[in-house]
Amino acid sequence: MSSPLADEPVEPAGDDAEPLDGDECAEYLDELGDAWEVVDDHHLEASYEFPDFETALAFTNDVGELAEAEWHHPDISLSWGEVGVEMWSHEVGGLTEADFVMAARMDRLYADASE
Ligand SMILES: C[C@H](O)[C@H](O)[C@H]1CNC2=NC(N)=NC(=O)C2=N1
Repeated sequence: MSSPLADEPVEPAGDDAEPLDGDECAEYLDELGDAWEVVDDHHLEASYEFPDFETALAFTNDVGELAEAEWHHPDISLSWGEVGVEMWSHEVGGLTEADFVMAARMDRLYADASE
């Protein structure tokens, strides 16, 4: 079951937005799957596992399409059987709600790919 957070819009933070603090990050993190962790209260990191390279590549492409559609982009690493993701709001210099919504959308993509 993916998080209702995935149904939220991915909204760019305002020009004067401040990054989320540790407590706010912890609250949002509770709504994400086990793949995710908050690092240094600055960015999200996840590792998704796959049976082979082909399925990992397909997920990578799905995440890329999501990022382009929402204009909010992760760093993605692709290996045999694994996709690593790092996510933060570059223009804010830390985490915003948009990052957690994107992470929840990736959890939903992963759940769909694992069916
Ligand atoms: C230049 C471009 O509009 C910016 O880089 C956009 C696009 N993608 C982005 N992705 C992320 N993760 N953070 C941003 O601040 C961001 N801003």
